[in-house]
Amino acid sequence: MIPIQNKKPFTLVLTLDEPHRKILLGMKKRGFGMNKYNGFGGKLEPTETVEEAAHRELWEESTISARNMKKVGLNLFSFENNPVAMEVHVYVVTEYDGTPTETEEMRPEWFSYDDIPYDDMWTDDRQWIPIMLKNKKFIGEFYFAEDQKRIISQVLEEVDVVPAEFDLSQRKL
Ligand SMILES: CNc1ncnc2c1ncn2[C@@H]1O[C@H](COP(=O)(O)OP(=O)(O)OP(=O)(O)O)[C@@H](O)[C@H]1O
Repeated sequence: MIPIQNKKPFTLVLTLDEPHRKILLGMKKRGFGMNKYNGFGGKLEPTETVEEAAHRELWEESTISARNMKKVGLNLFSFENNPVAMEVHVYVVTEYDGTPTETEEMRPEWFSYDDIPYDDMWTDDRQWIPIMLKNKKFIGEFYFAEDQKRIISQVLEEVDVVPAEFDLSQRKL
């Protein structure tokens, strides 16, 4: 069993233009995951819920305001030689107010579902984004090498209901 002592929650929001089969991603300009495309998200503030954090991060990083938000997945990311895992709560937004605009942290860009820039994204993304685009829900566990690129082992399952949080005692890796 991979040694994980604790986990820290994060949010990740994928905004979809379903009629045109397009997904909004952002090029991360600084910090963790810099120079990768990703959804919009981040850490929680001390008093907010996961969903509140998802709304706030989407707004702060892309300047759009979600009108709906659906929880679609939960990923547990762990890294070699790091006992604290990242618990990423994944949401889909299909209606919003405002126009995606570049911010200090992210440069937003729309991509066709058929042209997602997986080579410039986290290596786990190409596994679960296709499930999400089929309107399915999922739970994933990904164990990364220290280089933060190679996935040493993983489990990814489609589920009917996404749990509120990842129960570390139920890990499969
Ligand atoms: C390992 N494989 C991964 N695959 C896909 N997405 C991943 C990820 N690992 C982290 N993420 C996401 O990357 C963002 C980091 O957020 P991060 O910049 O650290 O947070 P926040 O904006 O609060 O930071 P500041 O301290 O304000 O810079 C956050 O959305 C988180 O869900």
